[in-house]
Amino acid sequence: MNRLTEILATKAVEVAERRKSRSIAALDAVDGGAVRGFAAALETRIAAGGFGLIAEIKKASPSKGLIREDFNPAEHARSYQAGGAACLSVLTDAPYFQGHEEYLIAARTACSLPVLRKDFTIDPWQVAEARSIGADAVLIIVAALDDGVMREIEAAALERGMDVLVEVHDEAELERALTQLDSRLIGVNNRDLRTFETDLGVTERLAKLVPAGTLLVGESGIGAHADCARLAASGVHAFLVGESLMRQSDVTAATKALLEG
Ligand SMILES: O=C(O)c1ccccc1NCC(=O)[C@H](O)[C@H](O)COP(=O)(O)O
Repeated sequence: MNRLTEILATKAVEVAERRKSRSIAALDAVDGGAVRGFAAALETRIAAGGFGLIAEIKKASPSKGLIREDFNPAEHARSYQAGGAACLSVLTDAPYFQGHEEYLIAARTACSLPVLRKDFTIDPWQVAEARSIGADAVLIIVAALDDGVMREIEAAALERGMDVLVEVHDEAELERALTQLDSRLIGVNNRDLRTFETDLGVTERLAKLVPAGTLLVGESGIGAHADCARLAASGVHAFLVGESLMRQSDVTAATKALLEG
């Protein structure tokens, strides 16, 4: 079993358990606050001539173990905003990333940025849950889902006014994203979720294939301004960055340096 398959199997058990205690109607009755435009925040930065940064709050990962010992999501959110991030991504998966829903709530409350719930979305029920904790966007990992479930998850997000970041890793997944889904916010994950190897060349390769009107996000393995400049040469001006920023002592300065050089 590869790691993604293992993570998805664990998630299926977790979601089945969580669904028992709260219905979609009960989740929809919770006030998650007004939705903050996620894709719009990226577009605004890019239209102004900058990079659109989704800065990730990530305590640990399957590939790297514990990344940040003195972990404080609210402080990180404030530092990312001060450093110029357009959006946040917050890992909520507990078994593999030591994440928690409370981290998303704390981060979003501490700033005015739109927030992606970074988790393995396998069921539309999770979209209602994500909105109930304030999330403005959810993730669809194309490799993890069949076409029908992918469309149901997207519909659940759009009907709640949320954005969807559609994540792909190869040409076939990109084709599925473009033909099956309406969202044109597409993340190219440079990390192969089966092996955890990262290669910025994946974004460069797929960037050549996207139609006009697609907002492409380069994801994973981005560590410096030079990486952003490299991907910008392929027309990619939005980035999702976690580990390299999470390891910094001065997060605001590191975020500025990543964006401005
Ligand atoms: O980060 C991992 O090890 C990982 C393993 C398995 C599935 C997903 C994983 N990461 C999720 C992400 O996509 C990244 O957190 C995100 O793109 C940021 O990447 P990085 O800047 O390399 O931390």
